[in-house]
Amino acid sequence: MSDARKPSPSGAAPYDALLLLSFGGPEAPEDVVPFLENVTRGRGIPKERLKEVGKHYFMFGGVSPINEQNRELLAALRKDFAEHGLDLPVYWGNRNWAPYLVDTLRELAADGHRRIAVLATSAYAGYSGCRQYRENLADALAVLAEEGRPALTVDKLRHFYNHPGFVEPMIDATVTALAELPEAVRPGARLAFTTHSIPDAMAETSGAPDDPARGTPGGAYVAQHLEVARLIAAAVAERTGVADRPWELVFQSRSGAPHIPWLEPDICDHLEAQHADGAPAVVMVPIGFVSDHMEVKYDLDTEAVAKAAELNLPVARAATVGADPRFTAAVRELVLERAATERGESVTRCALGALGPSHDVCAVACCPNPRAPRPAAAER
Ligand SMILES: CC1=C(CCC(=O)O)c2cc3nc(cc4[nH]c(cc5[nH]c(cc1n2)c(C)c5CCC(=O)O)c(CCC(=O)O)c4C)C(CCC(=O)O)=C3C
Ligand SMILES: [Fe+2]
Repeated sequence: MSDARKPSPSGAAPYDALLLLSFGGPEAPEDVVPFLENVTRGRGIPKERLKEVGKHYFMFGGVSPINEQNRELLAALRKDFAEHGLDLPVYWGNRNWAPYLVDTLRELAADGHRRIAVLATSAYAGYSGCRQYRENLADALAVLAEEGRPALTVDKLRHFYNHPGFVEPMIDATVTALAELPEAVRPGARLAFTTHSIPDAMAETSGAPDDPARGTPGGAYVAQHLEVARLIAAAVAERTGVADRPWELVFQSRSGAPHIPWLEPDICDHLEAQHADGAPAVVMVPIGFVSDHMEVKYDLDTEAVAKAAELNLPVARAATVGADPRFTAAVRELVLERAATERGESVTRCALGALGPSHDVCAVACCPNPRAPRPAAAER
């Protein structure tokens, strides 16, 4: 156990552990309904939509790939840390399914850890991808306090959307996906960068209060995705020698009531429009997700691929980052960077593009809860 006041030789002080915090998903048919209830409690998702989403999970035997992918990431992080002399235990907890966040925090406390760095498996700003994770941390910490357990401090690592360890594997993946297309359509193939649709209102308020994109259509959520899309498109242009390949940011997995505006266009509508516009092929690049979980396996690989087949439009899908060694190295760098910052040392904060590295600590007014304000951890 490390002493929080004494810089550890590994450079992780003041941190005692890293918590990998993810969404969670069902692992058996009988998990599906309770999982969906956990996710949608108090969120006004239409019953019809829930039935539909349940079907997606049942199509895959009631098993979401997300937990297995997190187990792989966990193993890869432990290996990376060990290989680089970073003596920091890595734990894993989920917001919506076992291993539940609250159980992992109990375990961290029981193991004697007190100050925890948190990596959320969500790269961008926004209520769903940031504050909601921090609200769930606050809820779980409150349970521990009620149980009279030792107090933990949790520090969420900054958004990593523009970190080279996140972007570079996606550049390779896009080039690889292009190569999967028939040669004749490759040079004219267009790129569709996809991410989770969210309500327009949630997008607009996403980001820090002083973020220049905040309050503009799409807010920081869209601005950050556009930045990643631009970075990938530019690198792919260089790698393939096709300078003017059209690309667009599009959305998927919409779940709200039809009368509430969510970010558009939807990937399937986009494929139709591209087909009508004479596009010879489309590569779908799921920049909004860190692994090939259900949103990728169903909404892209099943639904969008079926739409493309109906249109006779060749498509390929780029892999997500998953446990790529460049990503695990980025996580290590983010931990070390934040640890040094917390010790008052100056650090280099790696980021590609023009937006710069994201803030370490979210403001109380960051990415507000669209329903009602609730306590959230890791903010000031
Ligand atoms: C921005 C964003 C991310 C990316 C950031 C991140 O990764 O966190 C994300 C990830 C994920 N979303 C997931 C699953 C679901 N999301 C839902 C519903 C919603 N998502 C939203 C947003 C996001 N979601 C929103 C605004 C809603 C509406 C309800 C609400 O306001 O909360 C629903 C309800 C049913 C439905 O889809 O309608 C489910 C089942 C899974 C697990 C997949 C698996 O099992 O493999 C993952 C990784
Ligand atoms: Fe979601």
